[in-house]
Amino acid sequence: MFKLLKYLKGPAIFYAILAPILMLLEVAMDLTLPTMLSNIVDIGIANSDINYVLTAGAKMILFAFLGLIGGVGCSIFSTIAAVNLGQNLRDGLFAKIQSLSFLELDHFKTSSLITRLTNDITQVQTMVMMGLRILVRAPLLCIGGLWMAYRLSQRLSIVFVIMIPIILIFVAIVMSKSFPLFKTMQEKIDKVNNVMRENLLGVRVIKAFTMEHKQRDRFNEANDDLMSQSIRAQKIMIILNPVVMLLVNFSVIGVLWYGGYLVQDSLLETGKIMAFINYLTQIMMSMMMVIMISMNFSRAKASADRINEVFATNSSIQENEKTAELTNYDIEFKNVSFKYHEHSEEVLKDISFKIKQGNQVGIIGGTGSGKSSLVNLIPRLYDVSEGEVLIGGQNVKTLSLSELRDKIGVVLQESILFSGTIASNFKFGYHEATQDELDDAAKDAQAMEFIQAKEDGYETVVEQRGKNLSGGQKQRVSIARTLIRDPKILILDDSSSALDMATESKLQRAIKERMKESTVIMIAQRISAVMDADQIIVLDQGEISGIGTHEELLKTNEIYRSIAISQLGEEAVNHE
Ligand SMILES: Nc1ncnc2c1ncn2[C@@H]1O[C@H](COP(=O)(O)OP(=O)(O)OP(=O)(O)O)[C@@H](O)[C@H]1O
Repeated sequence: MFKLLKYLKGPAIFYAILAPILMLLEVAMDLTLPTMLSNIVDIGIANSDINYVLTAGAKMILFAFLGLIGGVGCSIFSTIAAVNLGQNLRDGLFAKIQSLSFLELDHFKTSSLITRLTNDITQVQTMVMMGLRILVRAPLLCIGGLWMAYRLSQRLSIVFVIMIPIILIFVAIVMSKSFPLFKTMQEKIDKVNNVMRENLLGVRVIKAFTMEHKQRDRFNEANDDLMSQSIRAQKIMIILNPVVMLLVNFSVIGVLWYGGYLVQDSLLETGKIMAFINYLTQIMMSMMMVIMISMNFSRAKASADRINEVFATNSSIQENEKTAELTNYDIEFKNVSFKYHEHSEEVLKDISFKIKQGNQVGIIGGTGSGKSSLVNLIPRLYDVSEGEVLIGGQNVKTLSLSELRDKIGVVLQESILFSGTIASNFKFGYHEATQDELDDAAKDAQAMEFIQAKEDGYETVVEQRGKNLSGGQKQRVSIARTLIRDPKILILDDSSSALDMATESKLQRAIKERMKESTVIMIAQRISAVMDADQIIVLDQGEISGIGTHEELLKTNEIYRSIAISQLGEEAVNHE
């Protein structure tokens, strides 16, 4: 938790120091006022000295006003400091998440990262705000109050000797029971967020399958779980307040009863009893505040741990100092094996092949055969588990990551667009693109026709994740977004699957023409999409089953042949 305080930056550090100082002023005034009141009673009223009463009364008003300034100032500055901390934490965490590789992002799950960025940071922020006020106020008020009360009457202070241990034991029991419950509450919030996110993203599928009831039940289950956990934690907390209040009231009775005897014996004045009760209430209240803040602390600590966990995670894919200029874009896989997790099965096994710069290569294979996993290794979206991926003869791990990714354009299987316009999505990776470059990319990606058909053309609004565009339109915008950067290596991961055959073949021709100098790797389910490639790699359960041209593979590779027969028909295949 304290590690996160380094995110207090700039003037916020000054405010974080100023807030407790102002709180000191408020506490000092709060501690002085009861004694002044007791003096008014014991000196002013007892001696019928109206001047004393008026002067002391005026002083009390002034002190109360100073206390007010201290209190309000502390609230303002602690709020600014805490909000600033929250903002910096969000910035830092967001930047950290951006720096993580696919592997770590898979590990943390999106919904959990959202909870950490929002709810967890808010918990820490609230804790810091409370800490700057209450953590300063409560102990000072407690110790100061005890001291002032002791100075007023040592005899009456016996009440504290009896009551404080009783309260402390009671509070320790309550806290030890509720701390773990508050900790698990945060995990339950994660779960609710997870179900909520999955439901909101998959709302169309849910409606299409009329699964609303089932999903509502799932959400209710997670929500009820969170509620019962909260109730369990709060139930214990609920008894805390009335019991401590009861103990305070017993103490007040004790003070009045014992103080009464002392007054009778002229060992104490009446005003001092009043002041003593004031201090007693302040002490008990400050103890309550410490208890409440400790509860929040346990929750905030759980949140801080979750935030720190992300900060402590380093991307498994590290940026390297550039060793040499990339001038050649031949690709080579040398005995590459890959698994997603240390203990999971290999999804790619001993893969070796070469692709010459400027060649067009198709990758084909059954679903789950490892096609996407294989191409993801080229721009280091994941790192190989064994073997090497070389570009221009150099291991990709030794190249500058930004340069590597700058030179490789990947159109992922899932077309993810950003809210904005069609133009802003085209320019996502190349802000300086001119209108001519936009037009060229749109034409080559076969997107021009549908863009022109839209009333606002390039300025057509794209909603979050492109949900106001059709699957094929989204795919074409994603392709254009990559083409516009003219990458040296273009990877298309089954990214034209939603296009009709005629449009797909136009796209192929356009890409061939545009990317003459570049290497194009195209994953496809349809054989028609890869049959003209210079080389086709057939993957089967993570292994290379064959490499060659369409004609060669038809003769030599059984898997390829059977895919070709199932898609093109036996007659067409035999004819070739
Ligand atoms: N992020 C991931 N974490 C763990 N396992 C994964 C991950 N992505 C894919 N896999 C597993 O790796 C294997 C290969 O998946 P991959 O996506 O590379 O296949 P594919 O040939 O591209 O499939 P498809 O044609 O259906 O897209 C599958 O068994 C899949 O379950």
